[in-house]
Amino acid sequence: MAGTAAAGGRTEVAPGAVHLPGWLSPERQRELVAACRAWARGPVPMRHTRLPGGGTMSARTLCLGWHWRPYRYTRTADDVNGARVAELPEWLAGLGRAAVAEAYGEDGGGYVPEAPYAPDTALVNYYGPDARMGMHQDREERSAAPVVSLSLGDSCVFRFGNPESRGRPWTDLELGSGDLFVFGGPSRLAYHGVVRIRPGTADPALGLADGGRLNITLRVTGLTG
Ligand SMILES: O=C(O)CCC(=O)C(=O)O
Ligand SMILES: [Fe+2]
Repeated sequence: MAGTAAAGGRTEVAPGAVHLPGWLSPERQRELVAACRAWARGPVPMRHTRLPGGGTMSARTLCLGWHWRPYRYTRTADDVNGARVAELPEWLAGLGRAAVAEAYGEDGGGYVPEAPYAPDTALVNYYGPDARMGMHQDREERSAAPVVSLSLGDSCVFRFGNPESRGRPWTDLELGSGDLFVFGGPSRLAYHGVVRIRPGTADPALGLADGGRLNITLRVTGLTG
């Protein structure tokens, strides 16, 4: 996929969990920020997701392909405005395929059960300076295919743990703008979260007028309909 640049090496944080710093070129990052801005206009706006306990998430989220809310996927955003979410564009699915190939090798390293990797949903999270995300598993998907995470804007401290519990062992790492993080295989159900944002670390040229951090995760839901 054109526009990607392996700038900063590759670290395997846990088995099947790979961090590639600076994977997205600055131009590709700007394109993704512009795309997020367009998606945020609708048909379903970006919103603070309501949690079953009555609270709301501090990050704001929008979905493509399938709408996620705690704790299931639907085609329509029934907890927002009832509209059907926008399609996941093929170019974004293609970027996900390139990401998996880069992280694991062309054959998916045994971590992609249904090759080629074909994500059918994207969750876009926007974090203001005080937003964070508690330790959780991504487990509403019925596929064991990896999750692809792309970060834009402000850096954050990302905590990547283990599949057994929210507790230690975990690794804290910095996810900066353009970084790719892929987790699959034995790490597919590892707990993870965003501990803190580092406000003001984004390059202003990225086009995030009010700063903040964007994260796009691509997933295979394993759902039909
Ligand atoms: O913002 C991130 O880096 C992680 C987002 C995440 O874990 C999620 O959307 O499930
Ligand atoms: Fe997650």
